[in-house]
Amino acid sequence: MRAAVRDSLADLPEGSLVLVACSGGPDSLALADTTAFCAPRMGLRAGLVSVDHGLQEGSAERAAAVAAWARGAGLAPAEAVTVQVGAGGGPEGAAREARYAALDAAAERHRASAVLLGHTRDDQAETVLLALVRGAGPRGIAGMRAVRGHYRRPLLGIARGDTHEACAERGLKPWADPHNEDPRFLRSALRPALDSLVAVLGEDLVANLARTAALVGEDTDYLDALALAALDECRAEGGLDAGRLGALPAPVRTRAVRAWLLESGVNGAELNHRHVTAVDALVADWRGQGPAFLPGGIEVRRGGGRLTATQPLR
Ligand SMILES: Nc1ncnc2c1ncn2[C@@H]1O[C@H](COP(=O)(O)OP(=O)(O)OP(=O)(O)O)[C@@H](O)[C@H]1O
Repeated sequence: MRAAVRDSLADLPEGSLVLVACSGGPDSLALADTTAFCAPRMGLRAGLVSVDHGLQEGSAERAAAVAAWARGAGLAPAEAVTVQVGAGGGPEGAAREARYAALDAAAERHRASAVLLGHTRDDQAETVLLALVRGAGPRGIAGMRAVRGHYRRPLLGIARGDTHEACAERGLKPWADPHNEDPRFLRSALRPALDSLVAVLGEDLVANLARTAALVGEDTDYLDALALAALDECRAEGGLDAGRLGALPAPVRTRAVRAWLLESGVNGAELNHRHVTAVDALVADWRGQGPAFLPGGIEVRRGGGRLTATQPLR
């Protein structure tokens, strides 16, 4: 695990601060402990943030206890942050949104160069299976990225069993999140199914699913880069040249459309396959149809050989 953490932080300039996002669960606790060991030996500073979502009994005390442990382990800053979880997007989604907003704010407040998350190889395998179950495209099957913006996932190649073992070896007492066992959450319901598959297909399954994610991730990153370059070639007065866009191969075209929609102000969390397909139909299946309706009241229409995005005044 130390090697994985060291590799993940190797490119950071000396003196940089990394913040571990720690729930107190076994994965992020093992990550925090390992980072507390590795960072100073690499000339880096390491801190910790534990987010209290205020949704479970005792969550404030737990976040405070994690921060107190971290101070004892030499992590600084080490703080518990309480967030207000909104109502939108389901309880899990709303908690995630509030958590990332708090982590972003903490990173900015402390001028941290990276925020470390404790996702493991098993989390990645579950993410890939969940993507397959919902019929996702390559971006979904690529799973979680080792690096995304200032977020890093040093344990993405590490088995969950290893983090539990590391905690036991170091005498750390991780918190067991009851949500992880709650079958109302799809991911939790999937865990026993993945265990059954491993029993039938062998231990390699988890590593293989994680490898699929990495391979698909490389391909999809490449296609995304091609699409961005193609998008620039398609720009026309106030919009996109529909003819040029239509001449692109579908995997590049739909990615270019998606990138353009994000650029045009559509919220990425709300943008789904159906929206992209509706806009793509204006290019690839043009029959004089009316506008495509996007989240946030944004409309995309085709006219005069161009695609334009409008946001009606409200
Ligand atoms: N309340 C929280 N405060 C700070 N970071 C969090 C919190 N909850 C989750 N995280 C971060 O997000 C990662 C993924 O969280 P999630 O709950 O999906 O995973 P998990 O497998 O239960 O991880 P863990 O064993 O660390 O709780 C965690 O490893 C941690 O880095």
